[in-house]
Amino acid sequence: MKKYDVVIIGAGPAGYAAAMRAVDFKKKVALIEKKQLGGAGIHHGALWSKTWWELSREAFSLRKHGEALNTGGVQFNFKKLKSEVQKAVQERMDQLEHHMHNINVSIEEGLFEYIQGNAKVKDPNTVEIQNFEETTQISADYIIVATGSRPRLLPEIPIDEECIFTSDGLDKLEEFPKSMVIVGAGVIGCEFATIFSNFGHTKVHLIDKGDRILPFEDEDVVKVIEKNLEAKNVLIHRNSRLIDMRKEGQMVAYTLEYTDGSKEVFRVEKALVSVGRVPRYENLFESNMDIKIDGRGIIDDLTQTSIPNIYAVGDITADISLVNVGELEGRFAIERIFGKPERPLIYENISTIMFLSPEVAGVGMNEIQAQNSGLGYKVVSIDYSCIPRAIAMRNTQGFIKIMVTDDEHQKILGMRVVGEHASSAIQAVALLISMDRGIRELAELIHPHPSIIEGIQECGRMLLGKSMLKPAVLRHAMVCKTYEKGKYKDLIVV
Ligand SMILES: Cc1cc2nc3c(=O)[nH]c(=O)nc-3n(C[C@H](O)[C@H](O)[C@H](O)COP(=O)(O)OP(=O)(O)OC[C@H]3O[C@@H](n4cnc5c(N)ncnc54)[C@H](O)[C@@H]3O)c2cc1C
Ligand SMILES: NC(=O)c1ccc[n+]([C@@H]2O[C@H](COP(=O)([O-])OP(=O)(O)OC[C@H]3O[C@@H](n4cnc5c(N)ncnc54)[C@H](O)[C@@H]3O)[C@@H](O)[C@H]2O)c1
Repeated sequence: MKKYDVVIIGAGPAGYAAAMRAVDFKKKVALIEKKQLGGAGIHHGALWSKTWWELSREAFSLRKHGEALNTGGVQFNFKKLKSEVQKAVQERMDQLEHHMHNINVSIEEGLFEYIQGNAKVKDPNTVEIQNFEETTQISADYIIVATGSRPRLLPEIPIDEECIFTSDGLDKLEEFPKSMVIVGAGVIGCEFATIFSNFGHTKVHLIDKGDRILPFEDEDVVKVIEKNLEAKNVLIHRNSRLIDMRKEGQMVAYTLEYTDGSKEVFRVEKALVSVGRVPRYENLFESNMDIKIDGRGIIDDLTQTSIPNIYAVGDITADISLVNVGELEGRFAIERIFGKPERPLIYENISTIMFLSPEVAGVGMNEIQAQNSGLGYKVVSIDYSCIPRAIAMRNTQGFIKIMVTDDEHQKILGMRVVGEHASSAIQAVALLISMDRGIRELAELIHPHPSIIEGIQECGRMLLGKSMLKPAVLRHAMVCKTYEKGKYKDLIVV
């Protein structure tokens, strides 16, 4: 039986990151993948959907500025767009493949092996791999499980990936549907509502079981996103519950029940169900193995599972499902096994972007989370209309909001940026949170001009009472208040 220092199951972002970190330690590593290299980081997931989003943004810009750019009435070709998305997916996969296959040539012979097949953990040191008719076993000192997640299904919805899709099947579409209902207005649902409505060929309907879209996000953020979706003709169903969905010939019929008890039936061409994701661990462990798992995933203590030489990283674990988190955990697990982690595994300063219209970037807590944790805090915000770069972009929709502790330290708790270039504006704050630094550093940093990040600096200055623009004058655009025990108090003195 072939023996490795570490065997990693699943070559998505978490598994790939772990494998590459093991190479740094000059360990003999096998990376096993049953389907496609890159997992949901590339296919039907992050890169794939972000390529669609980028294309849809350009399409929307052409529609919006049609008259000025002389591109009025432009039609978009689904097949050509889809082929561009496929090129992006292929490009990234080729790059990772090339990189992977040359590790042994460029670094050290025999260090790394990529094995195609379906893996099962037979005992704490043995993994069985099934590839077509062939079954082999390999052994390892350590095993890292990085098998990711898949879309959550609802038993009452007949998903067939032809008419009623999950994000895993959506690339089977051959044309823009004329109409589409999206069930689940979380991140995936709202990103696809943005994409389809940007192209303008699809009437999108959006339903969530919560009473608004993005139920986990702050109301002021959601308001901007809802306004833009509705401006692009998206129908957001409110105060309603999906009670039935079925195929009727070539159409999908769904029934909503409203809070007053009345019902209404809608017919659309296609449906997308995006009601969360579930960890993928079916058949992964021999039944006699005592691995602790709950509905949210494998239970781990800083990536180590209940079986000491087996680690779990990425979406398979019961925490945040993001590419950057999977990579962080994959690298951490290897450092923990073969060395000493360079820094503790903390999730407080994880940055995220939701690719909507406009984009929403965040780091740390939002107000819902701060309030749920019982904290009193100070919050400042500045509207994009006060930021010269936004004025130059001719798009001043959006705002920057920072929450800090309500004491003399004013420790940064979190931030949300809603608007163009939001993603590039949050990194400075993410860094400050991770360095446990406060708003003084933020207020003193010199930023390029004109840039969106100048708005963040202005928020820092506002907290110190020395902003360039005075909130007492620009009351419609600048906010400075405290929150405690369910109440806001305005801090702007006029
Ligand atoms: C539509 C969509 C958009 C997203 N957009 C973003 C985004 O913009 N930013 C972001 O940070 N995150 C995004 N995500 C989330 C992100 O894709 C995941 O968090 C990330 O891919 C998880 O990485 P992972 O390695 O844990 O799992 P995965 O990427 O799921 O990879 C797991 C791999 O393991 C393989 N595998 C499973 N079982 C076995 C087995 N028994 N044997 C061998 N191999 C096996 C699978 O085939 C798969 O390739 C998105 C997800 C979706 C679905
Ligand atoms: N930009 C990004 O970083 C990005 C993009 C896409 C996905 N992701 C990751 O993928 C994960 C999964 O995304 P997702 O959108 O599937 O999950 P989600 O948790 O973001 O949203 C699921 C939504 O479905 C709703 N819902 C649940 N059951 C329902 C029902 N029966 N009827 C109607 N609505 C229902 C929930 O209220 C929620 O709003 C995210 O949590 C995120 O970690 C990240």
